Amino acid sequence: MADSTSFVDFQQVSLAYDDSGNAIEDISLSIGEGEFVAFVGPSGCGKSTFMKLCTGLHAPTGGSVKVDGVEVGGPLKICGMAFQSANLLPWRTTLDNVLLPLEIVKPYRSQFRQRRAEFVGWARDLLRTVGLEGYEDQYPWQLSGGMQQRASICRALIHRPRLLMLDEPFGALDAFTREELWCVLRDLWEAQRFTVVLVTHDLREAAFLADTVYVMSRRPGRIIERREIDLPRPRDLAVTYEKPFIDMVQELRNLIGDIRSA
Ligand SMILES: Nc1ncnc2c1ncn2[C@@H]1O[C@H](COP(=O)(O)OP(=O)(O)OP(=O)(O)O)[C@@H](O)[C@H]1O
Repeated sequence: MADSTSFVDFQQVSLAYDDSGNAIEDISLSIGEGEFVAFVGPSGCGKSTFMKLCTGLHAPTGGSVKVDGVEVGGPLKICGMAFQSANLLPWRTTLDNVLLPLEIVKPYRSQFRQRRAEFVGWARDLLRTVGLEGYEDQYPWQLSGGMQQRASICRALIHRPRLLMLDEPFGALDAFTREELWCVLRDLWEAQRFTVVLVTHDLREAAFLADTVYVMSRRPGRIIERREIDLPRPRDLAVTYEKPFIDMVQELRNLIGDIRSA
């Protein structure tokens, strides 16, 4: 379970990109260390904007964003990120793609040459955990979409971030691969208990993976519902065919339907 103290803390946060008004407005919430939260809402409601604020890629125009007790003032080093597109570098092998953050992020970058063998060990361990053992020397174009996304999750985790930001990471995958990767992510999170912020359009994904689901309104995005997912852990895919899960997803779907038609 999540730590009860606040790790990510938003107080009355707003962001206006330009003079067209607020993209998100008056967001106050608190995420505990080790908590898995998901954000859902209609397109354009500000889910990705929330992530940019959380990671320090954008500063709020109102309110305060703190991570680990400190006001966020620039890009955070304790973050790992993965997106809908795996964005692996085509000229690097899978292993070298996964190692990339260690070449860039402090404090690892200054130690990279010296500790390379150890870091390669970390990368191989992660790749094994997500089922990519044997593919370390393949190039991204030799991997399927699902395999590329597995590698991208390894790359997001290689520098042992405390906060993992996932922006629709499984959105481009077929349903079977997507569910397989839910389980990969679930197992990594169960083992390492980093804090996760997942943005998704898939309500089943949100309900299966998260401790807490936040539903956002249309622009300007506000939090209109906070839903705790009280299904016991560890969760197996079988849970997604049971009534409590189906009812919960239906409730979320109705909420978003109401927002869209409002
Ligand atoms: N760099 C930017 N400059 C100006 N406006 C922006 C910028 N990025 C996003 N917006 C606007 O802010 C609002 C929120 O966008 P955001 O990408 O956060 O929504 P989202 O919920 O992630 O959307 P989707 O579900 O479609 O991915 C949208 O109206 C969008 O047009």
